[in-house]
Amino acid sequence: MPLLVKICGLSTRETLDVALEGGADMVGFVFFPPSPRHISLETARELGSRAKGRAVKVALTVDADDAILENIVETLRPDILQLHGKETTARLRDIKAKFGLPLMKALPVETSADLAPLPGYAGVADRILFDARAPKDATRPGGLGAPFDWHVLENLDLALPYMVSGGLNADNVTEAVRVTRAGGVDVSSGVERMPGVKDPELIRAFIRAARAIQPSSPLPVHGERSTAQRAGG
Ligand SMILES: O=C(O)c1ccccc1N[C@@H]1O[C@H](COP(=O)(O)O)[C@@H](O)[C@H]1O
Repeated sequence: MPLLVKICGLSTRETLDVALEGGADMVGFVFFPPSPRHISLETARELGSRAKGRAVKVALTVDADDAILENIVETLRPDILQLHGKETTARLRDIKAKFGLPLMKALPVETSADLAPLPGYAGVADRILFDARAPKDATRPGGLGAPFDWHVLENLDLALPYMVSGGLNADNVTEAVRVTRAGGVDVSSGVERMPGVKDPELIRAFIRAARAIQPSSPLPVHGERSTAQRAGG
């Protein structure tokens, strides 16, 4: 299976179309008011119907309660929920039972100690997103355009699909995948001309760069690409 490419923080029809036409596998929509990429439910309804069936629709939330999630699910009709806050494994179970959608749990990474919660999340999440740990005084837990030390994931053995994010762009995505052996990549700031303002050319360049990535050697054990690679001998 090829590398999954997610373009996150889309908020206009025009840039959503660029991502879809460029071949993004996943398109992300941010529901977090302090973010410059936050969208209203009205916009979510419009962009959600535009993306339907063309890419996996991802709703990004941060410690959202059930009422907020209900509104998002009703308007965007997401295919997967990205939980980017401090949601516990118990909360993930709750959300799964209530909304019946696949869950992608974002895990903030700075050092290898940050991987300690993985076994718990692996029992309930469908996918893990490794993102750079935000500074303590940050106004949001992600979308800051800062990478983490990818070598923290170098020897990861995870029985779940995982993606990498945090400060990715067309110039560094190849190296990020080489080091982490992630099955997918996620970008927001790296395809923007300023926070919250997506740049069509940068979106196209990122997707092109990600599509050009050759499978790494040695073969990954657990990214989305591993099954196909093993099947292909
Ligand atoms: O994009 C945001 O504003 C945001 C807000 C709150 C939580 C996460 C957010 N973004 C996600 O963070 C990662 C990395 O983004 P970047 O490429 O470093 O800007 C990605 O998953 C974004 O979707």
